[in-house]
Amino acid sequence: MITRDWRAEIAPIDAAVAAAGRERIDNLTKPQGSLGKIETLAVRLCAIAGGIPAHAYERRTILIGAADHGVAEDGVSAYPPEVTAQMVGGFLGEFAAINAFARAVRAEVYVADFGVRAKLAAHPRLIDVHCGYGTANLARRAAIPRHDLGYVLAAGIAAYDEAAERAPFDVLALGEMGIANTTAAAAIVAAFTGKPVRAVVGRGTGIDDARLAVKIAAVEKALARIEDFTWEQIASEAGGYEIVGLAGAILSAARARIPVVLDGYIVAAAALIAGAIAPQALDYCVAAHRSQEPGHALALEALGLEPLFDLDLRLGEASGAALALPLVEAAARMVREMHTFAEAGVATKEPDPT
Ligand SMILES: O=C(O)c1ccc[n+]([C@@H]2O[C@H](COP(=O)([O-])O)[C@@H](O)[C@H]2O)c1
Ligand SMILES: Cc1cc2nc[nH]c2cc1C
Repeated sequence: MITRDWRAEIAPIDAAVAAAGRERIDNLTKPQGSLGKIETLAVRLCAIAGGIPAHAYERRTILIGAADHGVAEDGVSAYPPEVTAQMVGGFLGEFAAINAFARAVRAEVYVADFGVRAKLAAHPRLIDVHCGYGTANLARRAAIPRHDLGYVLAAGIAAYDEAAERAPFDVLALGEMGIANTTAAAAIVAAFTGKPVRAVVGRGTGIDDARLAVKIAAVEKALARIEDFTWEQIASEAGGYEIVGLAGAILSAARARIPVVLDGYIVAAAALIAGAIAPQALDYCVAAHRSQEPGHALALEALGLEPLFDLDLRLGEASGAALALPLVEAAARMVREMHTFAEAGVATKEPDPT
């Protein structure tokens, strides 16, 4: 089913390189540890780059995976499914939140259609990797036939390649758009973490208690069909096209040794799939933020990733990942441009009195 051997193709990061990065950062002219998570991020960038990064990650691309979800028909979202295609129109028309944020952080925006229900007109910023007109309803049957998973993963690889060809980048931010996709993400997170369904199902776009009860029941039905807990069975039962597609994009970024900035809950579900395929792919991931969706913190814990910030976001569409891009630049500039105490001739810390 998996046509590539991702575990062989993705280089694990070198612990000695990470340690050398940490050593240099500890010797820069600032009290040790005073730049907190920016230091941890800089160590990760050094590990990914195989040394001090050669640039400041100024070529930035935001890739938004879009798709529809059959479970939307049960009323698990506060919005109707047409909004998926309409918001893709917004991203391409450049008037959505992500476009405003992308302008603020100087990033290119591309949208990958992995499985939107409506037919979308060609557009220079649209990448057509369409796998189907929305998934099947996960409350009733497998969202994606198992034999299609390799095809959907390959669509993610193709989307990555196409984005890289249209605008070469040093860092990739991933986001998504798909009405009802927090239901699919919740099923994936529950399956991978073993956490109770109620802990991973949140209010998504802002649902009331009645819709929340339907959403919990839908996730329970999908979970009840999962027996072997392989990524294939989890992804097939829960979907969606954009989640599996984004897992493919994460694997591609890791293979190319490009840092990949993850947005919110749904992208974390994609990362769980990528990590099940090749655990070392997660070394190339940076968690931008912790979303308001309660299961996101649990997913990040399972991924072993600490978010850079928490701004109470729950929009998706890569909004949080976009805001992390200047932090990636700042971390790279810190390690590239700051001098060490020895280079600067600044006195080092006083020894502690014993
Ligand atoms: O990124 C998040 O953590 C996040 C949390 C809640 C909602 N969303 C967005 O809202 C949509 C899914 O919400 P829902 O209620 O339709 O499942 C989808 O388009 C996501 O981009 C995103
Ligand atoms: C309006 C709207 C915009 C979005 N962007 C990402 N998910 C979204 C969901 C809705 C409903």
